[in-house]
Amino acid sequence: MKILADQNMPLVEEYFADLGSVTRFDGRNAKPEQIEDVDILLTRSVTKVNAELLRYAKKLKFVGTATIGIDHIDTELLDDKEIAFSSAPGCNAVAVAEYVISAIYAYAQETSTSLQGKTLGIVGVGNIGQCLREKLQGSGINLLLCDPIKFENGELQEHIELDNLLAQSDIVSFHVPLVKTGKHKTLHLIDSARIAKLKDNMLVINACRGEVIDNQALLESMQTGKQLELVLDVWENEPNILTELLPFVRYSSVHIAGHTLEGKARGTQMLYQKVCELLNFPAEKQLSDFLPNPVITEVTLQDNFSQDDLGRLAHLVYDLRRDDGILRKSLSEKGFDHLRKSYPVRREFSTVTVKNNGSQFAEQLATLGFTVSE
Ligand SMILES: NC(=O)c1ccc[n+]([C@@H]2O[C@H](COP(=O)([O-])OP(=O)(O)OC[C@H]3O[C@@H](n4cnc5c(N)ncnc54)[C@H](O)[C@@H]3O)[C@@H](O)[C@H]2O)c1
Ligand SMILES: O=C(O)[C@H](O)[C@H](O)COP(=O)(O)O
Repeated sequence: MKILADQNMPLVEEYFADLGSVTRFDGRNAKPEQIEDVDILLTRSVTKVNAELLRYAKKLKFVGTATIGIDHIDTELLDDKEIAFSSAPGCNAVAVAEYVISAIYAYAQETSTSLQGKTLGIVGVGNIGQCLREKLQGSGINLLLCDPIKFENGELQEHIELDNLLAQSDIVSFHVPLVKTGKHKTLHLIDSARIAKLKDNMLVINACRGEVIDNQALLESMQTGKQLELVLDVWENEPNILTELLPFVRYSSVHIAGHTLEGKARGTQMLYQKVCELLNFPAEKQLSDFLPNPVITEVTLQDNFSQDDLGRLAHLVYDLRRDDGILRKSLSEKGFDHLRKSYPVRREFSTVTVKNNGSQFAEQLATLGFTVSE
């Protein structure tokens, strides 16, 4: 059994070595010849799995992407060829939600803004939108939700139409898939007309797909005096992004919102489970077998811990300003993909146990995702 896996997918040898021989490939530059005698293809978001790539594939039984986004995969083609397919829904929901929380707290700190009573609009209430919603329950931030698909099929009761949500929100965070056509198209969901209507100083966070916001229109509007606070993890035309936008962006990163150690490893684990199912092989390996101990494991709250310190605690685990700094310093020299590949270790809030000493913030910290003990 030949298994070909993206070079940036962690733990593939650890999970898959018992199932076959594992070889790695450069995901951005995959060649049809590399797939010819492959049985299992494991990709990330940068590999376009289409008719051209599968041109010589003779043995392919399974394609897995260790991501939730599937805009790089021609799923109809896989269906036609009867090649089993799986993505990894939810693998990185916690990571992206924590990226957004890190952004919101950083912005609040830097601008001396109180988040109490501010309104956050969440556009797309799937794995990530829902996780963000849950983590911010009880935070004092009002939440508005927009997901017409879930609303129409009865899975969400609180939907508010996008333009209303934008008009009422101080912060908006996008968590929709990239869909290029149809009733719920998201390509340039935020186009020049919507950009023009966004409220001054609104915090606009895009950690889904770059193409959801028209980047050229955004640049033109910022160059002509539009005042927005931008947080961009994803960009149109990655890896060749519109660098002219950077001076107008408060926090920027190289499409790493989902790249916690846990998030990436969960993606591999989910594909391992799917392949084991397909091959009727017992899936005995667990994520916990492979994750290293975090560097910080325990924090004790003192009596004077306050609302303002919640952000500080979140940033102890993950401060997205680190990633913004890396991008600004090294993008031109090292390039977008290299920065993604060499991304420093990042862990999730749950890896830190907070000893709460009866603090009134214990519940809120647990809701945010920290492990809380007396
Ligand atoms: N930056 C990163 O590292 C990173 C990591 C993970 C996911 N993503 C991106 O984020 C997207 C969302 O991830 P997820 O795990 O929550 O996916 P998901 O499929 O669980 O949820 C997407 C939600 O968006 C809703 N939706 C679709 N079209 C919509 C529209 N026009 N308006 C409002 N809602 C709409 C869907 O109904 C669904 O509930 C992914 O498709 C992926 O492109 C980026
Ligand atoms: O869709 C997703 O799940 C993410 O965008 C993904 O985590 C990031 O992209 P990748 O690391 O797979 O290139």
